[in-house]
Amino acid sequence: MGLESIERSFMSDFLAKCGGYAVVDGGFATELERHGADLIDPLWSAKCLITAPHLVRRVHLDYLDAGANVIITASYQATIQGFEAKGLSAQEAEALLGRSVEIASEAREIYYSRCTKDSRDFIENGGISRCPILVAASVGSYGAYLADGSEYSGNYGETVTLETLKDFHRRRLQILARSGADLIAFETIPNKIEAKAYAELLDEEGIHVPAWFSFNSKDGINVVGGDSISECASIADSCEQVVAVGVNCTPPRYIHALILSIKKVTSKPVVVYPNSGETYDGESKQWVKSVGVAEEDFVSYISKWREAGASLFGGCCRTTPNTIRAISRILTHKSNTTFGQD
Ligand code: MET
Ligand SMILES: [Zn+2]
Repeated sequence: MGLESIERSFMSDFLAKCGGYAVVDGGFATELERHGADLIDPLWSAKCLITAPHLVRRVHLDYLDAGANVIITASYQATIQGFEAKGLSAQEAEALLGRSVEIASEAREIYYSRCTKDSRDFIENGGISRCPILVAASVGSYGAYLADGSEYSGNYGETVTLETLKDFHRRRLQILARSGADLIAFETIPNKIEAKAYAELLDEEGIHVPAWFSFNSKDGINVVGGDSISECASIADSCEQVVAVGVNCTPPRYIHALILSIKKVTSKPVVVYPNSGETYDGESKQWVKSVGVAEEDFVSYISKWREAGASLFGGCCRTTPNTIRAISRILTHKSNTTFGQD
């Protein structure tokens, strides 16, 4: 069996064990904030790897309790360059990247041991194989490291080339690939050039950990930098390590059209984890509230996204464990009824 089919079967096996559809966690950083963490910092959520690792574990556990099958680590804005700018050594920075995966894995262990204790059924019905959980190591974009809002504009300027991006991401990717994570989640990819940089790095570094590529959009047609979602999804499609392609941190109202466009260029599973519909103001570093989507409305979209062909569903910034609980209920219910009859 070629590498591609092994990696394809990784995701189809996982989805099959989950009943056809998997639940991704919700906004991680914004949930840390809801618990009082101050993330106005160039490291954003990665700051808590230093200051509040217990809170990081707690938020992972809250999402597992809410029904998430995939939890995404706190490494989104954890970069060696960012840690070094805080005065840490390269070694300390690398250790913190590894720690982000360890903390998520610890949360999974705690969750599994609770399941085992709480339910004889859990063991009798096949235990962990019936309740699969993946730890996805997050890789945020170069724009996220810049912390100037450019992950939402995709505009890196003329001087940033494919090589700049590859150099920037290479070491972190090597470390996360060896961290024991089940999956690498390249998140909030704002443009085509960064997707290309990731695809080339995965090959050049001989990385065989499955990955997903998730883009962000503010119009339902293009990614935020202006490249079409189809072009971006095609890059993901041709990368053999990529086991799912999708969209995150994008308002729910754009998701349906984006799923349809992605489905036209790839047969890989589609992952969607929209934000609450609010907008991030990069200058004030705040979410602008008024245009948000109520939790019930967000969740009512799920059936439509599922009909459009998506397989993994979660939430991004400003969604909470309650959002994920509701998504999980809908999918469990539907896979036993209507969805199962397709
Ligand atoms: C700006 S999108 C952030 C995605 C990341 N997984 C988080 O929720 O913290
Ligand atoms: Zn987000």
